[in-house]
Amino acid sequence: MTNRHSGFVSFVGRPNVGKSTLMNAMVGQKFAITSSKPQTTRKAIRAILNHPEGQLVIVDLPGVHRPRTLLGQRLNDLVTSTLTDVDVIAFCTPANEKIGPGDAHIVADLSRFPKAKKIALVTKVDTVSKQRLAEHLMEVSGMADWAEIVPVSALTGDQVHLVSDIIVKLLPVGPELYPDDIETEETSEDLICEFVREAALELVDDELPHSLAVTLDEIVDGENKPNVHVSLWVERDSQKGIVIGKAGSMLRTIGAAARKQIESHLGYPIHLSIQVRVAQDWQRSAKQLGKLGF
Ligand SMILES: Nc1nc2c(ncn2[C@@H]2O[C@H](COP(=O)(O)OP(=O)(O)OP(=O)(O)O)[C@@H](O)[C@H]2O)c(=O)[nH]1
Repeated sequence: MTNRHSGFVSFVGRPNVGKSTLMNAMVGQKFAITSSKPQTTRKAIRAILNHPEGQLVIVDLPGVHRPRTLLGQRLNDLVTSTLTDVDVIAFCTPANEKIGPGDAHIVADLSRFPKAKKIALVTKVDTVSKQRLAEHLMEVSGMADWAEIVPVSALTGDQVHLVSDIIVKLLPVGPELYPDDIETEETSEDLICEFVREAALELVDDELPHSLAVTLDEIVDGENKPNVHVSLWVERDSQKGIVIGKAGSMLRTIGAAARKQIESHLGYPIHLSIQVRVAQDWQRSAKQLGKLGF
């Protein structure tokens, strides 16, 4: 019998490079919300991929950026503590963006995590010509001594399996870390909140995304379907009106989109009620961050 491998892998890179989309594509299910707005991911999400040659535990992390708030600082600390423990770090850069100082900084920082093997993934290859991709690959290969460099598109699925095949071989030899019928450590409660946040993120304008947080209040039995009550938090009174919209129109659209995702995850219909509430300047307040689960 061949040796089986198991261990932890994390994707790192600037915000919005496609880390969460790639994780979802690798496991074939949606455990991490994604959006066109940077800094969507706010916690380490674990998804488990059972591969013919072993088991990959994928830890999805927030994008690395210069922290401007206490929340930003906490997210960066979470990235550091997670990377200290993982077996493989996959550095991601999108093919359609120039490699910049932000990328160089992240790569230089990887030397702080000597335990992990490092690979580079060039994401979103569907967006560029072969010529441009070749140039990008050359540039990435000059940045560090990578164990592998793989171009991939999470959108078209191109090379997604190859990414898993390569990572599993780099993991230590050992037995499965999780029973093979578990797919994520995310609870349904976590996912409900994240689906509401994702729906809201897609609709609000530039400034607001960072101000949004969602908590689950309760799930109560209804006549024919459960009532799910969540709070959608903003930072200021003025933001409340934006999220609710004219005569509640925005909130209704958010609710409808979120309910669809939640029902598809749970496999049964629900009633969703969203209460918009203010937690004054929560990104900068230790007390408020605690209340919102950070
Ligand atoms: N064309 C194309 N777009 C992609 C691909 N992968 C991701 N995207 C898009 O890029 C955007 C960012 O994707 P995410 O997966 O949220 O990026 P992330 O790196 O996890 O972002 P943060 O959570 O902010 O760190 C989304 O709009 C995705 O739809 C891809 O392979 N091709």
